[in-house]
Amino acid sequence: MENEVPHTILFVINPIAGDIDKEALEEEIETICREHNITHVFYKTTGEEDDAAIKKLIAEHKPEAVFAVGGDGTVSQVAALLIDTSTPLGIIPLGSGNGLSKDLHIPQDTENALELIHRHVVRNIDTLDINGQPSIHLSDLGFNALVVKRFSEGETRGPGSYAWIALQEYLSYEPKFYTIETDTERFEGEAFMVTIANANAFGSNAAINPTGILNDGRFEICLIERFPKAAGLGILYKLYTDSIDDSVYTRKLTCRSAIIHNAEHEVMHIDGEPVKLSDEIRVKIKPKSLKVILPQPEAENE
Ligand SMILES: Nc1ncnc2c1ncn2[C@@H]1O[C@H](COP(=O)(O)OP(=O)(O)OP(=O)(O)O)[C@@H](O)[C@H]1O
Repeated sequence: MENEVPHTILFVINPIAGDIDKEALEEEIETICREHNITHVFYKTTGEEDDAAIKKLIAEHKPEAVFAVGGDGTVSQVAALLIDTSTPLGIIPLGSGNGLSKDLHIPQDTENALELIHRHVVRNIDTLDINGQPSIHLSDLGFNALVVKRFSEGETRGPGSYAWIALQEYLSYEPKFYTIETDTERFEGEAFMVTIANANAFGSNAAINPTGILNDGRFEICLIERFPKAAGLGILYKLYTDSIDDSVYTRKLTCRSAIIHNAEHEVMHIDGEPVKLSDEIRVKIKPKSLKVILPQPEAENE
């Protein structure tokens, strides 16, 4: 069934995300809101102290939905402010990766995504608490986290430079030692990459957790264990064909809580943002703690 159209929507727009004309986009949003009697509030991120400004606007205008208009960074930032509230998160994807929006089956085409403003359903998804920080999508320790860190320190953006950094790091990367205790099992050993997965695929479309479900009250710790360098291409192929679980070098721990002992102080990112945490990483699921705006299922679309 279709959800009611919100009366007031806050749009958090990242002016530097994506390569489309933001003025034209704002006009389109205004037109849609006018047609559907929606009061709209725009906030343009600055990259500095945006959280406080967004919180203030939410308190002031009490929007019935907040749309993140930007890439993964903007989406995570807005999502973190809406966890454990009754206000749903909408996404108009503009970035280069847009991982969470793809896992939520949100149209990647702006015109179609804008339709969500007035035609959508609201659903609850799980989020994760990682040492007190929220994670909605995918967080890693190990190889990918190192690439994310180098990428975020670099000047250039886009999938090409990410792939180039990945290739350079791959040649010299050595797996690290981890001890992982979940509410159901224990792992001790070396891993090339440890992904704490609430969702399925990175923005690059590499599906590290193809069978993960965003509202099942569980998360997965996906391990790629030590493998011969020559097996790298095969693993990459499996990541891009939804078949990584078939690899002999992977292992998956499904759980509700976990403690990861990061004895070698390996780098980490949460939803694409490099972070420094203590060497004891405590993860727990927060079932159905975030409301999200999604396209109506096919059968419900006239
Ligand atoms: N006005 C601004 N000027 C400079 N940086 C900004 C501004 N607003 C937000 N940012 C920065 O933009 C980053 C988030 O970008 P976002 O993820 O939305 O887009 P993207 O990088 O193009 O997308 P993706 O992550 O999908 O590649 C954050 O680091 C944030 O601090």
